[in-house]
Amino acid sequence: MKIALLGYGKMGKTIEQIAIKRGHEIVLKVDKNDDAYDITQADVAIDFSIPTVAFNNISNCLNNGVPVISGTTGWLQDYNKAVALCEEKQGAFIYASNFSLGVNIFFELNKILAKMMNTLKQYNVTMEEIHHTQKLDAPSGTAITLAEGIIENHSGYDNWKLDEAAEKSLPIVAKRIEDVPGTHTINYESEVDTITIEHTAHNRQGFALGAVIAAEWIIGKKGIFNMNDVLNIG
Ligand SMILES: NC(=O)C1=CN([C@@H]2O[C@H](COP(=O)(O)OP(=O)(O)OC[C@H]3O[C@@H](n4cnc5c(N)ncnc54)[C@H](O)[C@@H]3O)[C@@H](O)[C@H]2O)C=CC1
Ligand SMILES: O=C(O)C1=N[C@H](C(=O)O)C[C@H](O)C1
Repeated sequence: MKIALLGYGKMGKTIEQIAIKRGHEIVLKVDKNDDAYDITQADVAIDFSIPTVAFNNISNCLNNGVPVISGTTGWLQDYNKAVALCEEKQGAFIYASNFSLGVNIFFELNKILAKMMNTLKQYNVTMEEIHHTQKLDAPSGTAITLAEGIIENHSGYDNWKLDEAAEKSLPIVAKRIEDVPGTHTINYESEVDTITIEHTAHNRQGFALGAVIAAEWIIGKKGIFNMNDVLNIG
C-alpha cells in the first residue's frame, strides 16, 4: 500500500516505522510549508497534523479521490463539513480521537459503566486527562469522546466543561506534564467510596498501529467510518 503521511511529527514518524514493518511504502511526507504536492500518488493518506490544517488536508484527499484516515484532534467544528464532502465525492474517511485498541475497548467499558451508574445519583463523575506539554488542544479528543459516551448513557449529564463544575456538566481536568503519551481517568465518587477506570498509554505505538490498520481496512471501501467498524467492537 502506498501511504501519504500528512504531518510528519511524533505520530507521523511512529506511523512510518510501523507501516514499513508491515510492508507498506511511504510515498509522501507532508509537513508545514509543503504546499505543492500530488496526493494522487498515494493509495491512502494518514493525517496526524495540527488542528488548524486538518480539515484542509482531509478535503484535499477527498477532492482527489484518496481515502483518508485522520487522527488529528481539535478540528471537530468542521467534522460535519468533512462528512458532507466525503458523501458528495463518494470518498472514504475515518476520523478517530484515538486509534489504539486499548482505548477503543476503554470507550466501550466507559459506556457500560455509565449505564450501570445512571440510577445511582449518590455518585458524581469527574474526568482527568494528562498529556505531554506540546499538546495544542484541551481537553484531548479522547476525553471528549469519553465524555460523549457518559452523556449518552447517564441522565445526570448533558454536557461537559473544561476545568469547571456546573449542574448537569461533566467536569474535565486537563493536565500537561512532560513526556506523558496520554492518560485518561474517570472517577465515580460518593461519600463512601470511589470507582475509577483508567487507560494509560505507555508510548505512541498503539495509536500508530491502529491508524495503519485503519488505512489497510479502508482500501476499496466508500463511506464514513469509525474505529468500531475497523475493530468490529462496540
Ligand atoms: N487519534 C489518535 O489516536 C491520536 C491523535 N493524536 C493527535 O494527532 C495530532 C498530531 O500529534 P503529534 O504527531 O503528537 O504532534 P506533532 O506536533 O509532533 O506533529 C504534528 C506535525 O504536523 C505538522 N504540520 C504543521 N502544519 C502542517 C500542514 N499544513 N500539513 C501537514 N503537517 C503540518 C507540524 O509541523 C508537526 O510536525 C494531534 O492533533 C494529536 O492530538 C496524537 C496521538 C494519537
Ligand atoms: O496529542 C496527543 O499526544 C494525543 N492526542 C489524542 C487526543 O487528543 O485524545 C490521543 C492521545 O491521547 C494522544
